[in-house]
Amino acid sequence: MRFLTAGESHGPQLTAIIEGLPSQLPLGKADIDPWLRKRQGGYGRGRRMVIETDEAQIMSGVRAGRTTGAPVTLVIPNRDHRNWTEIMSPEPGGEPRKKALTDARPGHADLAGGIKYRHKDLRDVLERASARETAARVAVGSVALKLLSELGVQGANHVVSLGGIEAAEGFDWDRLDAIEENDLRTPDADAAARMRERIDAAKVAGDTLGGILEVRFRGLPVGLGSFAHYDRKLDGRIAQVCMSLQAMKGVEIGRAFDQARVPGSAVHDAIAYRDSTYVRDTNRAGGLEAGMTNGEELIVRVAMKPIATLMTPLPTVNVMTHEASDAARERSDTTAVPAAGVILQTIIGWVLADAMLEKFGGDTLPELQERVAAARAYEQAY
Ligand SMILES: Cc1cc2nc3c(=O)[nH]c(=O)nc-3n(C[C@H](O)[C@H](O)[C@H](O)COP(=O)(O)O)c2cc1C
Ligand SMILES: C=C(O[C@@H]1CC(C(=O)O)=C[C@@H](OP(=O)(O)O)[C@H]1O)C(=O)O
Repeated sequence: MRFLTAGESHGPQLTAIIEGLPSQLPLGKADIDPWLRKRQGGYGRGRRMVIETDEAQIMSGVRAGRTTGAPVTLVIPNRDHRNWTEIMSPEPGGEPRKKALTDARPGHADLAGGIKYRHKDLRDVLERASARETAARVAVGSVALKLLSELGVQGANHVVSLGGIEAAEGFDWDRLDAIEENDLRTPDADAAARMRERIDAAKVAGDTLGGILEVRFRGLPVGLGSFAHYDRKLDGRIAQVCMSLQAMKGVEIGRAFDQARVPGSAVHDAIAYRDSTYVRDTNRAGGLEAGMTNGEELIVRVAMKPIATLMTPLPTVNVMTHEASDAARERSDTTAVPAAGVILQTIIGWVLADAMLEKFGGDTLPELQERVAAARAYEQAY
């Protein structure tokens, strides 16, 4: 499978085309829109999320509630575009345009992107670098999650740390509701309250916050990905999509950074054979060994940097005058850590769905389901 997205933050719409989905996958807006809504949520987001009510229009590849095997096109309109029609117009003229950005913001694409593509109005960089693009990736990823659910795979995401406040350990698949009910996406209500206070304080100070997200998947068959070649290794492929998400600066499988500090005997998961099946009493590897799923739960943690646009701005340089100035202040989130978990789950879901199709193939969902069932039977008999 492959996909492309296009669209600017304040342009008319975001567009995604997915190619290679099997036919006969039940699919409708009800599988996509709840993920778009979740991505908009979370305490600490800015006013843009009040303007947008993201919804996907399915423009191709689905008929009567099922994929046909043709490319699936998804469109998400930008409601805010109506306030930006002249600023974003593709027609020439009107320069310098309103909202031109020339005070490069540290931590953004502005300066390197301006030099690379030879723009002096850094809005030409900002508009596509913006995490608005993630709405398209979430729409695509939600389709992947639907495919995974038809194959018996379930995912979850939660916030483990925000602004330096740690949530209590103890993820529980039976308590997913507690994550959804909470606008910090952590089941630890006490930590959520303290995170909220810290976000409020950061906002008052004109500052921003980052955090750490965890994404889990269970029900994955053994052997997705491969040890045989670098670009087939699933850990590498997962890390790539995580790192490609705006503001993500670190990825670990399991607790890699803690494990790097202790001996191997405290890290690797012993193998046993009980009740006619292979078992591990621990899952410190986070479900991946040598670039392949090993049948245990997949556990990925990702570090998100604090939002780069600061209302109390850092010093910068104006790219027109070369004079010292304050970084531009765009409308902005104080934190987007809870939203990032939603995005990470969907985009990791894409990698897993793609790996499923690669291993099992099939033009149709029923063929894929039969082959996954056969592989699970082989796992049991091995
Ligand atoms: C859901 C989400 C929302 C974001 N919102 C903002 C924002 O409002 N303001 C901002 O400066 N950065 C925001 N970012 C992060 C920037 O897009 C990102 O830091 C920037 O494009 C530079 O890329 P890099 O951090 O990956 O190097 C957001 C990121 C995500 C994932
Ligand atoms: C639009 C979204 O996030 C945006 C991501 C973003 C950035 O710099 O990445 C900056 C802000 O853009 P704006 O100035 O239009 O408010 C966020 O709101 C979104 O998540 O849908």
